[in-house]
Amino acid sequence: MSTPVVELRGLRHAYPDGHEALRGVDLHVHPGERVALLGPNGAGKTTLVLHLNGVLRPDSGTVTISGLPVAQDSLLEVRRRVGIVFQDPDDQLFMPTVRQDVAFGPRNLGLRGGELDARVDAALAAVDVSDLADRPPHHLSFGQRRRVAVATVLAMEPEILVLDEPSSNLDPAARREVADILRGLDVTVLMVTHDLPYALELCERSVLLSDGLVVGDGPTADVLGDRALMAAHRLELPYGFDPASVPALKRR
Ligand SMILES: Nc1ncnc2c1ncn2[C@@H]1O[C@H](COP(=O)(O)OP(=O)(O)OP(=O)(O)O)[C@@H](O)[C@H]1O
Repeated sequence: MSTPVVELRGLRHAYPDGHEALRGVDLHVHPGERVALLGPNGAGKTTLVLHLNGVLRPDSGTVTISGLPVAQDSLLEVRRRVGIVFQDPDDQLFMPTVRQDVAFGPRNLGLRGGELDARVDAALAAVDVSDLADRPPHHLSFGQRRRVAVATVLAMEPEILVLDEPSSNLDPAARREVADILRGLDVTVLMVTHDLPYALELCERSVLLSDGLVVGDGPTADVLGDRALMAAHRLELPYGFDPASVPALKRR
């Protein structure tokens, strides 16, 4: 089998106040998978994500990205491989124009001239914002800024796109547009979300984290359809929503 893009083994992390947010997490994400990371508030999802690019370091256990152990001397390469799109696009956009924001990362990698332009154009096109290239990001709608934030990460050609609540604060049309874009990308995805229908629409697999441990892992429809598991970990589907009513996603 191919090398996992993400390989977590026995990952434990306690914050300085002693709270153990991750208590021995094992997780593999394989190339081409789209995986939803679900769990109630405080489950440890953000803590897990922050280990993927080395912002947090394990107390014990290992984090490996496409075969490369996350360590002090691998951080630059790890951060190129792991593209994180934060919940608030304004955490990611700070240049005078969209094009400059999307060029920022690849320019830091040393790209220049036609190669840089091609990288930026491809990232803008992938999220359908080419027409916004010369606009200041702060003049854009929230939905447009979220797409530009995705473009800034795609421009790094990451091996995995990690999305923190990609559907939050979007109106129904923007929510659908972002889903269409994500479905069309040819990249491995790990998506943290409380939006369970969105997980079902986009991710063939879901991992359920609760109190610092993986307590469920399987096809999203099965995880969401397991009423006892859902209830035990304070996850609730929207009223009347039936996971079985959504056609199963095929693995790419
Ligand atoms: N800087 C910190 N210091 C101490 N405890 C923290 C810190 N950050 C998070 N925690 C605790 O670690 C646990 C996991 O938090 P984390 O933010 O990873 O959960 P989460 O699953 O992302 O939650 P949410 O869905 O609410 O965003 C929680 O109990 C939280 O209170």
